[in-house]
Amino acid sequence: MAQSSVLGFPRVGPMREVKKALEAFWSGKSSAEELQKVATTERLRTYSIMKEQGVEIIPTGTFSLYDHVLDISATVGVVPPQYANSGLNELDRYFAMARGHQKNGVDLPAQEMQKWFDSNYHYIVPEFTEDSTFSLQSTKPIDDFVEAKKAGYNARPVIVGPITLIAIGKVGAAAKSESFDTMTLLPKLAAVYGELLAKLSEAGAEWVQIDEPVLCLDRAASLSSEFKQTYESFAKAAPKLNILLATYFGRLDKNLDFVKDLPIAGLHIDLDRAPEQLDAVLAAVKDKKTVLSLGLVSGRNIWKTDLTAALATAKKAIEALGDAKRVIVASTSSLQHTPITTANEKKLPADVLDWFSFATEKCAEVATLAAALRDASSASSILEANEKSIKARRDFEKNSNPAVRERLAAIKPEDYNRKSDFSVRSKVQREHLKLPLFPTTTIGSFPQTKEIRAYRARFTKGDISSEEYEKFLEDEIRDVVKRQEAMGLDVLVHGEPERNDMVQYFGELLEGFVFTQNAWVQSFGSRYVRPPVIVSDVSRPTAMTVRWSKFAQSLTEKPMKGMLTGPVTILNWSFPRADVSREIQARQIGLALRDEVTDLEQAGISSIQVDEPAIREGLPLREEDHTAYLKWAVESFRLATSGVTDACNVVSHFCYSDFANRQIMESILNLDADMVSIENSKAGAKILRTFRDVKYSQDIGPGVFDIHSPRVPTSEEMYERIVAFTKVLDKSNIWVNPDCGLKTRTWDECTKQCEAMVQAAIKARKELA
Ligand code: MET
Ligand SMILES: [Zn+2]
Repeated sequence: MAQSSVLGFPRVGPMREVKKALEAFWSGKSSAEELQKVATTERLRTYSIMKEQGVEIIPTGTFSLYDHVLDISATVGVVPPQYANSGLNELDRYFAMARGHQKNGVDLPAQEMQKWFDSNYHYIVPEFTEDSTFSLQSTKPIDDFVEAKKAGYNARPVIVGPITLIAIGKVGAAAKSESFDTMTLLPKLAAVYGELLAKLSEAGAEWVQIDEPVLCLDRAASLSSEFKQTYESFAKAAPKLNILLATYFGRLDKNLDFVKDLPIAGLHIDLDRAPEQLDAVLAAVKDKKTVLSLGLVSGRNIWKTDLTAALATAKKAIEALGDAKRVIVASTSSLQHTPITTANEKKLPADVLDWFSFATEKCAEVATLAAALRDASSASSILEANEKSIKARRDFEKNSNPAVRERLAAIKPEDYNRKSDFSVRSKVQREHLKLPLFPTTTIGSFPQTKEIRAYRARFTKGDISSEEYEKFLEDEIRDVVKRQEAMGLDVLVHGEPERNDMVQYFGELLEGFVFTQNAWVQSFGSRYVRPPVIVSDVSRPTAMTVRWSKFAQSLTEKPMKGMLTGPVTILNWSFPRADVSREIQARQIGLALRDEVTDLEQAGISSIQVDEPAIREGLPLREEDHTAYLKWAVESFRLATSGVTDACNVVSHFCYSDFANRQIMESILNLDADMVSIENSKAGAKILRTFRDVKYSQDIGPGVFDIHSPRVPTSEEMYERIVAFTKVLDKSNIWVNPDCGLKTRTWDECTKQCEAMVQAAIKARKELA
């Protein structure tokens, strides 16, 4: 009989209990014991939710106090010496690695964070050096398993595999050589994993799920012998333990050629992201005994699964393998990327809520699939209801906004292009904006003070009228403009006081989005976000920012920069629709923004910034898919920005990511913006050299100070940065600005920072002209 399973569950607790307990512990308001007590309660609660929904195989070890990658690093001893030798206890050391530690003379920075594949979840980057040694340093995976087993669950421990762990790691600062091949450490690391697997087996585990999502990357193609040796060593270390090798977020492709011959008892594949791989996988495992775990219920979206279609896929697999016992129906990945339950959503219209399925409901879907495979009639009423919901959703989508689709279909090639080339535009703009050499500007936001947040909260609650709120915002903008004039900046911003968040703000004003009350998903540690959900065609009913930009411009002679979030970033930081491609959604948002951009210009705004910090992270996992993505990403931006005259200075901004990649650089060039600002203060000249290599000729503002730090660099320090820029770039193209927006700084900090920055630019104008 086919069994049901999920690969992991959200950790935060239905009402964010774990987040609250963590923050109380970190601020010294509660003890480690109190924290562990909440953790135990919530961990056990996840098991009981899964079981109650009917899931048969319960994952353990996916609950984490901060990050599951850090958990396995701490378990097998991937701990850099400064933490290992800190004298801190296990828990404090763990949090020191996650978020730094400054207490009682111990001063440790946090380890680096990175995005977990193409998700918005950040993991703590494991660090390796030539001298790395490993050993079992924690019993967490075993403890979690034993705890669940004792509580009566059919538990399956989950760990991130060693090859993925090394592949997503980096060379530590203490390494002798920066180019050290960390994969050479694999045999040593695998030996410790072997010990761990033996212990799990001894503790009574029959199966273990080892996550190796690296198998869905191109990189794994060169790791076949590493996989072979590692998994053979596991079979020796724990001969009785059945290994389910889990892959997700993409397709195995050619990697299947070696994966099929590994000594594993089961293979999990993602059939939502890569349904096309089923036939090849079935053919590859057919004549073996391998159990196939079918990822049918998406762990990455919030939509109900089309159970009828999923059921047909599962039946096909059973038929091909000839034995239902060889099939598990499962979520595609851990459900940690979805919110906990739709039951906490009280404000969404019933018909909209009926489209959704969060982690708890996805557990029930998996269980329904298994039940229906056993006995079709037992699940028939649930299947019928599901069919109805799916149909209602489809009908809604089909009819949602024909005008948007017609407009999209009618786009002409010239709609992507500015009227003239940059060389022509830039002259017009320099004169129009009266810009000096090395113009100074900021990225958009100024401090989001307690007062601003308090006013917004009162307005949202209905405690103050919109007149009162708007008056407050106007006063705020007046203040921000005055301060910038005093700082001596050349191109001003209005400061974004009206925005709760750079995506949510626009989502709330655009048609086609809905917002939840409690659909939190983990970004990292105790940080959770509530992404907007795109439910239908996107359009702009009325102007969104014109009122504020126009008001701000009326207060100053200096140019006021309009400020928008770009189509790709809005898309990437939302839950997208599943019925149409991301491409179509990005283009629709691009069109909606196009109207805003032209309205801004007509209202007298001659510089307009369209932020695209998330363009890099939307990059598909496989290189062969990059070109197509970058094409529509770039075109969506161009759709948004090319409706203006030559005199309008179109700006974009990038941060958060590694841009030293030629293809990304070329795409940034293809945006055909007049100026781009990029996060750079920690990056040195490497990024800039890549800009030069792709013959970037538009204006560019590499950040001269780090906005995450309260530290005020001297103007001399920033001047030296500008000097370094001029060695790589043409000075007439260089702008002077911070790395990103200043919303997390205090006024005192950012005033000093901006003043020093302006001094640096003034000196550069004198010395480098
Ligand atoms: C993450 S990019 C942020 C850009 C935005 N305009 C700001 O200044 O906050
Ligand atoms: Zn930024």
